Amino acid sequence: MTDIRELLLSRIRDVADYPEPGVVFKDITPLLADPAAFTALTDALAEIAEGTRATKVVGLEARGFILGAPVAVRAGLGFIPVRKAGKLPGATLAQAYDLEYGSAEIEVHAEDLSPDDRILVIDDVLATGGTAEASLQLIRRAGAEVAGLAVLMELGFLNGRARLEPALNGAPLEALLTV
Ligand SMILES: O=P(O)(O)OC[C@H]1O[C@H](OP(=O)(O)OP(=O)(O)O)[C@H](O)[C@@H]1O
Ligand SMILES: Nc1ncnc2[nH]cnc12
Repeated sequence: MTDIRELLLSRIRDVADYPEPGVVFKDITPLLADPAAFTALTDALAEIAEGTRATKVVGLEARGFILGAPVAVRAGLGFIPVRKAGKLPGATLAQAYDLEYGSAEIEVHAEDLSPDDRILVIDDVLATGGTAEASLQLIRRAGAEVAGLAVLMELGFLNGRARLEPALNGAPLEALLTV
């Protein structure tokens, strides 16, 4: 394992039975509080963004905002928030989905995505893939191209990668860590 992966892994805390019994929650707040780790993470994701030739970064509320916004700045790209339903004031596209511990609906401002865009989606954790899948569906419905999906951590045992194959349609899924 490379040094950066060891550093990132060492700053993610496992919290048993949160937010419900049987879930091991991957808490990234220790990583965010460590400037060396947060910078290394931002740099690694920005390198992925440059490799995908993305024109914009989409961040998934809420932890995808924390990771995606500095990556967009570092890579010189625009940032688009995909929010939980009811939070965006303009005309939106919406998509319902299920995740490891519940269900929800996400939205994006329709005007933020155009057919000229190549979008890299950024989030902290890929679990069942429900959230990421909904975001990719939103991007395609808006007519934009999916450049890829990049996450800090993939929970391999939940098989999100396989679920996402159709929605990715050949675009890369990059996970800095897989557990
Ligand atoms: O692959 P899935 O099963 O869809 O789960 C992954 C999603 O779950 C978490 O978000 P959550 O909805 O808990 O929101 P938060 O970032 O606001 O805490 C995480 O940040 C991902 O977005
Ligand atoms: N186990 C987990 N830890 C952190 N975020 C998550 N999102 C979905 N499952 C999660």
